Amino acid sequence: MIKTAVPLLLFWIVNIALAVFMYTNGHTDYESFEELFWFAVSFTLFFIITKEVVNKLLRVALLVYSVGLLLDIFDSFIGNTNLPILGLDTSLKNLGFLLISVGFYRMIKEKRKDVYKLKAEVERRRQLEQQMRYEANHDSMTGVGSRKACFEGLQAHKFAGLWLLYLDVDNFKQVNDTYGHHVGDKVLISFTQNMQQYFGLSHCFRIGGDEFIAYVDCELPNLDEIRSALLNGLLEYNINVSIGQVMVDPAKQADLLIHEADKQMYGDKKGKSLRSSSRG
Ligand SMILES: Nc1nc2c(ncn2[C@@H]2O[C@H](COP(=O)(O)OP(=O)(O)OP(=O)(O)O)[C@@H](O)[C@H]2O)c(=O)[nH]1
Repeated sequence: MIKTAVPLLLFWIVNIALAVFMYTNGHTDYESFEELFWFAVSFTLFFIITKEVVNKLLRVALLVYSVGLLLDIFDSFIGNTNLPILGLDTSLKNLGFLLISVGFYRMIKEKRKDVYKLKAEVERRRQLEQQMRYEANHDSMTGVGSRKACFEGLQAHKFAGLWLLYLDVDNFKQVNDTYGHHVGDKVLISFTQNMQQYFGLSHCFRIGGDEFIAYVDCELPNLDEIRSALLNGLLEYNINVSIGQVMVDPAKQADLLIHEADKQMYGDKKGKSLRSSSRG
C-alpha cells in the first residue's frame, strides 16, 4: 500500500508544483492545466492497476493513452516547437482508447471462459459429493440403505413410531459353501429386492453380511407372511429368515433399539431350530 502511495503522492506533488510554476510564470491557458490533470489521473490509474491487470494489451493501451496525454501537455506548455512527434498526441490518445476497448473486450472474454470453467468444476464437485453421499448411505452390492444410514435415520427420529424388523438369513453360510460366493451374492440381492417390494426402498437397510433392518409403518403383518414374501424365489437354497421386531421409541437410543430387536431375532432363530430338532 505504502509502496504505491508514496510514489503517487510524489508524482502528484510534482504535477501540482509544475502547474503552480507555470501559472506564476504567466501561463494561464486553462486547457493546459486540464490536460495536466487528466495526464495525472491516467498515469495514476495505470500505476495502480498495472500489477493487477494481467491483460497485457490493456496495460499497453493505458500506457499509449498516457503518452498521448503527455505529448498534449508538452504541446501546450512548450508550445511553438516544431517537433513533429508532438502532433501525434491525438492519434496516440485515440489509439490508446481503442486499445483499451479491445483490451477490456478480451479481458471479459477470458473471464467468461474462467467463469464457465469454474461453473463446470462446481458442477463436477457437486456430482462427486452427491455420489460420495450416495455411496456412504447405500450398500454397494444390494442398493438398500447402509448401516450408517440406518443408524442416522434412527437417531434423527425418522422412523419414530414404526415397527423395526431385524432380519437375519438362516443357513446362509451353506449357500456360499454349496454354490459359491457369487451365488450367495445373488441370493442376497434377490432377498433385498423382495425386501424393497414388500417394505419400500427407503425402509430397507443392510447392517451386516446377511443381516438387515426393515421398517413397517402400518400394523405389523404376520411374520410368516413377511417370511414367505422375502423368500420368494429363494426356497431352493434352503434358507429361512429369523425376525425380531420392536416398536421404534424415539426416547430410546438407536443402539438399544437394534440390540432389543437383535435379541428378539435370536429368540425366533432359536425357536425355529428347537422346533426343527424336535421334529427331527
Ligand atoms: N456371498 C456373500 N457372503 C457373505 C457376504 N457377507 C457375508 N457373507 C457370509 O455370510 C455368512 C454369514 O454368517 P452366519 O450368519 O454365521 O451364517 P448363517 O449360515 O446364516 O448362520 P445362522 O444365521 O446362524 O443361520 C458368512 O459365511 C459370511 O462369509 C456377502 O456380501 N456375500
